[in-house]
Amino acid sequence: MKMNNVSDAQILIIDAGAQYGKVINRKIEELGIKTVFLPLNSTFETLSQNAASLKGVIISGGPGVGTAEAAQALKDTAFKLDVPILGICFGNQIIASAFGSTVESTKVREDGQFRIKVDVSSPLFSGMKEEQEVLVTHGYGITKIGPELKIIATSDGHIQGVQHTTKPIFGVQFHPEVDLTVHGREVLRNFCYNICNIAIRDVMKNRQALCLEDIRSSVQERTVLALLSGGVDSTVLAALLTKALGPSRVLAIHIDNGLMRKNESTLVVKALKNIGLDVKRVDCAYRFLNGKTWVHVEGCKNAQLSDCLNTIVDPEQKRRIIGDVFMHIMSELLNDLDKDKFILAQGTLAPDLIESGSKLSSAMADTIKTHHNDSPLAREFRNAGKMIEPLRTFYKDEVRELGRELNLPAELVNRHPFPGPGLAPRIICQLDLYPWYLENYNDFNNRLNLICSYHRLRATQSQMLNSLEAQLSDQKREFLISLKDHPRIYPVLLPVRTVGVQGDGRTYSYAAAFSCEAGAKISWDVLSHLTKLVTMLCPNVNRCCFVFGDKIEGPVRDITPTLLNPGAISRLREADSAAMDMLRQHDAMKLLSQMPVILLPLHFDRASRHDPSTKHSIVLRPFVTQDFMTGSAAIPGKHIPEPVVNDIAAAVSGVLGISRVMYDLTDKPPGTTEWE
Ligand SMILES: Nc1ncnc2c1ncn2[C@@H]1O[C@H](COP(=O)(O)OP(=O)(O)OP(=O)(O)O)[C@@H](O)[C@H]1O
Ligand SMILES: O=c1[nH]c(=O)c2[nH+]cn([C@@H]3O[C@H](COP(=O)(O)O)[C@@H](O)[C@H]3O)c2[nH]1
Ligand SMILES: NC(=O)CC[C@H](N)C(=O)O
Ligand SMILES: [Mg+2]
Repeated sequence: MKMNNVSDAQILIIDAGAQYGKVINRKIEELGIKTVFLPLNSTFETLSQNAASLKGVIISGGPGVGTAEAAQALKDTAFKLDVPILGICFGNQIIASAFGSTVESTKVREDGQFRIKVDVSSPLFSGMKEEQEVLVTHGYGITKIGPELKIIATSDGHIQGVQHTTKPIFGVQFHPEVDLTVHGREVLRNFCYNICNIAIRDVMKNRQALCLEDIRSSVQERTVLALLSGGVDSTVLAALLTKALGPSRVLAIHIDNGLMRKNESTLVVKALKNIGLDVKRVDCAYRFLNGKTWVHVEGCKNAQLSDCLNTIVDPEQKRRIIGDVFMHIMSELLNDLDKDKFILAQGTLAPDLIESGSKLSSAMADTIKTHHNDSPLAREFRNAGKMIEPLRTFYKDEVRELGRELNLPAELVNRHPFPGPGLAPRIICQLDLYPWYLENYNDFNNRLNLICSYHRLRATQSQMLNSLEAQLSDQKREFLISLKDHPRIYPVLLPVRTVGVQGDGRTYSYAAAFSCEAGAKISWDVLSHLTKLVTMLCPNVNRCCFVFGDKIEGPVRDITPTLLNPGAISRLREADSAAMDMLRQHDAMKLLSQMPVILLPLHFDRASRHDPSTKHSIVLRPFVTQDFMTGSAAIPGKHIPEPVVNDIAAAVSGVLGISRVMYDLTDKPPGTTEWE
């Protein structure tokens, strides 16, 4: 269990709406330093409370752009505090703008892990190596540096860090707070200890003790109705509640929402019984599939009742309905009991809240996806004081540490997470037979083709080639030319959209697919690098997959109409079960953090155009991460042996009704772990 050394010194984090704002908190507190977290638009009076202990300011990233206008607003607030400042991403842009630099849309966006060079003579990078592996996610950057600033970090064509020539003001375009910035902790440590001159005093605070205190004071004399999925978070929650209140005051409920994995609910209830938790199972698949929620329709003053879940295509509406149905069921259970004597509990974590755009996490963050535990109705319950969430400031790796400390069995603590809405965000729905094409689909597809065939086409003449050339650095060009030595890659834009997180904002864009001739000896490293380049050079693509089997030529036209009905759910359930069995057989579960299996409404290789499209395709999404805020696609041969991947693909393609199997190569960002 992590101990927090808390000294009097404080670092103020100014929140501009970053997905990782609270991760900055966490990383600074891990250095033993207290933090204050305030929104970007706070007044000088608010920011300067506790001025005596304020030693430094960090301005976070955010979905906005750090233009001169945005910087102007900070002149009378953050910049007046007279302590060292570190700007991250949006914060870096704002510092640059404040000192006369030009911040504008960059030629190519950058989302993911990149290699940069840092100036080790800057106190921010003191003691570090010149080459660093960092996470960036932005579409804007510094293109011309102001007179009072100097550049302290660069990458292929981008300014990655600046420092004021006389004042202790620094900016980094990358995110030192996340795990994908391998030595990010050292940057934050340098800032706090060397630049802000904070000395550590050891006052220990135990987070488990704080959690237990929090539970006892908010529950008081009541009994807790705890929502238990059997996942890591809710199991740790139940153990904490039992420790704080005693088993007689914890009533555990597991809901089978009809969207669980094969036999999941039965196995979960059994596993929880084994650790002494008596769980009541509530079966309500029908309620979920027919569930509705209130939605705002453009032009209507009052909210309207949505259609049923089993007719909805929009991922956010699907998620909100599921969240609301969870709450309706709990509300009915409460009404059956003496409701004043009970309170609800959920295992909500920090990422659930930030990704749902909860104001509890940030006043300014974008909603990436609504987690079911933060649906409109869940928020009502929370605001009315009818629900507690003792793990709301924890990240997954911290919850696991807490679970170990509570002596929970390793197989429970190390389980792969499974989202509350279950298989629903893994079934990409499509109402009709016709592919979903944006107006300029052909332009996008041609550009994708040009990128993959650049080595053959670069001698030709076209406007599209000129515009691509303008975006290519020497490194990128060299890589694209080197594709001539790889078996030919056939790219295609898939007619399906998927959710991503780019520059701290939500994207909902095309997925691209690469394929090769059957039996070709592909290089996963090359495909992974190509994925990075495609998501940089095609703003409308946030995800790339490799398709197993023979090459796919031309646009994908065959759509199998798909909704959240028992047919689609059971097809995915079978494919997921085949994939998981194979992972278990190879003892490869532990190599991955999670492996969502996704159902796409795409039928490839149809024998005859006169028969209807009936099949679906499957995407495997093996993923490695610590805290699930950022992470990497697991690369075959590097994170997971290639024969295991081939066996999983073969097992899944043997499931009835499956057309092709694909492998997602996208990091987070620009993709998310789940597809919707
Ligand atoms: N089927 C379910 N029945 C009852 N409660 C659920 C169910 N699914 C989710 N929940 C509640 O929603 C919370 C958030 O779900 P989430 O999937 O994020 O966490 P988890 O299932 O506890 O852990 P993991 O992330 O490991 O799957 C859970 O902690 C639990 O309180
Ligand atoms: O209970 C949940 N309700 C949700 O709505 C939800 N969405 C994502 N997840 C899980 O959270 C982690 C991060 O996922 P993303 O990168 O897709 O946001 C991964 O572990 C995801 O599986 C969810 N869990
Ligand atoms: N992560 C960030 O702070 C991104 C800043 C800004 N939204 C950009 O895309 O450049
Ligand atoms: Mg879960």
